[in-house]
Amino acid sequence: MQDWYKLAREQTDYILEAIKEQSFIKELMNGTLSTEVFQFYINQDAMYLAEYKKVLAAIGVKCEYADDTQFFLDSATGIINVENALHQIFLKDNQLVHEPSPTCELYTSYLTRMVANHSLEEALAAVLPCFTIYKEIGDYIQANQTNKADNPYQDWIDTYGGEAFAASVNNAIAITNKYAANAPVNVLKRMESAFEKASKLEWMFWDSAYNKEAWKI
Ligand SMILES: Cc1ncc(CO)c(N)n1
Repeated sequence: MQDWYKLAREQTDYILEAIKEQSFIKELMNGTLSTEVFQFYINQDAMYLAEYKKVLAAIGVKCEYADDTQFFLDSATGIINVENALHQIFLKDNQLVHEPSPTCELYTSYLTRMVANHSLEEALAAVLPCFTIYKEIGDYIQANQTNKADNPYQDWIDTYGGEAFAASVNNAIAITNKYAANAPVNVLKRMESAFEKASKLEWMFWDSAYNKEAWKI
């Protein structure tokens, strides 16, 4: 499989299209998303990223090539900087909650399970949508918005639509493709499922933020 990502991207196009239709994304783009919803999102995302960076570090440790290990460890530490910057802009300490929502818990637990109990190939496929979907949505918003000068969420948009993130996303795709190139068919199938599952979880994460998802009990 030479360009595994191309296939995975095509198979999950319906999810990306659905994300573009989400109220969260539409209102983020036109700047009307309520501060309360965005704060809920950033707060949950802080808890998500705290686990996600550990997942990236664990993947880095499992990689065979030094450059790939370096990339994932750099990405893990890079997240700490992004977190601090975005949270300083958007999150006030006194508004922090410390309990992950059901969807946040589901997503971080899923990724942690993939890296702990499954093959490196599957774990790579499971984390890839975190890179590619944010990149696509960042680019999509930048290309379609008409309010760059006065969108209150522009810093967030530019974090994921920017050049630095693009380089990182391309690297993550290239590494995943490299492992896929040597993987047998059964592993490729598992990778496709993991990529699709994680893509759905990205949709769910924005949906859960928009609805300020709570535990049922
Ligand atoms: C839920 C989620 N997925 C991906 C990213 C991008 O790193 C993020 N900040 N949050």
